[in-house]
Amino acid sequence: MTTTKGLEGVVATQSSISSIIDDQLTYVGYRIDDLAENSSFEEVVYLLWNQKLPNKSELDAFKTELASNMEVPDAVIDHLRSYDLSTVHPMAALRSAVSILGLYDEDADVMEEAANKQKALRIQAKISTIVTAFARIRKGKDPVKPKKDLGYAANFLYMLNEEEPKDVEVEAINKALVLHADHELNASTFTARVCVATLSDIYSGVTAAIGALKGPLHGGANERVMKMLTEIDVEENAIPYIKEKVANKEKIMGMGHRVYENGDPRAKHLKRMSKELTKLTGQAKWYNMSVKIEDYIKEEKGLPANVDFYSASVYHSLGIDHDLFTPIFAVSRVSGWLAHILEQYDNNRLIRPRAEYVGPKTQSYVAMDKRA
Ligand SMILES: CC(=O)SCCNC(=O)CCNC(=O)[C@H](O)C(C)(C)COP(=O)(O)OP(=O)(O)OC[C@H]1O[C@@H](n2cnc3c(N)ncnc32)[C@H](O)[C@@H]1OP(=O)(O)O
Ligand SMILES: O=C([O-])CC(=O)C(=O)O
Repeated sequence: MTTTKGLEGVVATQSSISSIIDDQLTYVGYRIDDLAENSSFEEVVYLLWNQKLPNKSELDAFKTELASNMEVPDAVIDHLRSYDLSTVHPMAALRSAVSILGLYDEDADVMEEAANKQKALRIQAKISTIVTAFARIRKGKDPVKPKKDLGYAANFLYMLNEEEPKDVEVEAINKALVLHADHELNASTFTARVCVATLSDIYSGVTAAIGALKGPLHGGANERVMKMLTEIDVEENAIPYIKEKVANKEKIMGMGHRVYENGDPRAKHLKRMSKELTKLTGQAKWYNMSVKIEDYIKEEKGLPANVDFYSASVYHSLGIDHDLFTPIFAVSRVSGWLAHILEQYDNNRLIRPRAEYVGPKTQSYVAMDKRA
């Protein structure tokens, strides 16, 4: 038996959803650069789930369906209210809420394809309502009901702030959602596939995936990037701070990637947005500091920025609480998880690798009264 730590380089499945080839990311063959510049998030979700770009009437119908499924059962909101709002992290709240959502879906365990597609739509529609409701409840505010005439990105901001967002804000969130939607067999997507490959239900798959995304080596890195920038605070401190981290062999959040060797193609879009938005809000220091860190780590360690790095200063510029950064990632990535879950069901086989045993060799059982 040979083992590959962290399954690096192991090809674990075939998929038609997204690909990373020669550092280029595509969704169903469409380049991420084209999608980021031209697509609405709803268009991308349709693409991931149907393997084709929608025409105008297909997209309109899909948007209407999503918008009309955004409200969540009162019982889920009541659950959010019941948490210890001073300590619960929004990712933990989201993980629990999606699981609870499944309790109120009478089709949760119906495994037919049509039922699973309907559930996918419901989960995608409701996830941003849950995130924004939690964000408001913990500030002592009431959740805001979604507006049917707003698109997905605009609705997210509207439900968060109870005011119609500016175009520039909607464009930024839309682009961020497009860029985070899917990424081949990343850790959370793999988690979702492993879970549903036992023929468990779709809510279990998404709940498991949220748990995997929460970790700082994956989606949780974006919140930590902002923590780092906040600790640095002034541009002049950036390099001394990073030098010390590197000397202590600490990881720099938002840098490095398991698959990309020459850089994450999503990072440049977020970098551009970060530059524009931090300038617009008079807070260019966050962008300037980030560039210094990026350049230093590239030079010193040969590591490029990943998608989490510049998303931090983008979301901060939009006035979003730092612990909501990873939930926003989940609001987008759930589209990819759901696409992969449907693909897994479509051609399923249990995912069950082996472990190379390196523990003690066969031992003689020792009776309790003879043990040291
Ligand atoms: C959406 C996403 O999930 S993107 C990734 C988000 N995560 C982060 O930004 C966290 C910081 N980055 C990392 O921890 C890593 O680069 C990962 C987890 C993304 C990829 O990790 P792996 O491919 O497993 O690389 P691994 O962690 O084994 O690191 C290999 C070497 O590079 C170093 N390294 C990797 N990333 C970093 C980093 N961000 N800062 C400093 N050193 C790093 C490691 O210390 C290690 O050095 P060593 O060989 O001297 O011990
Ligand atoms: O693919 C990965 O390992 C992590 C990542 O960038 C993502 O999930 O977007």
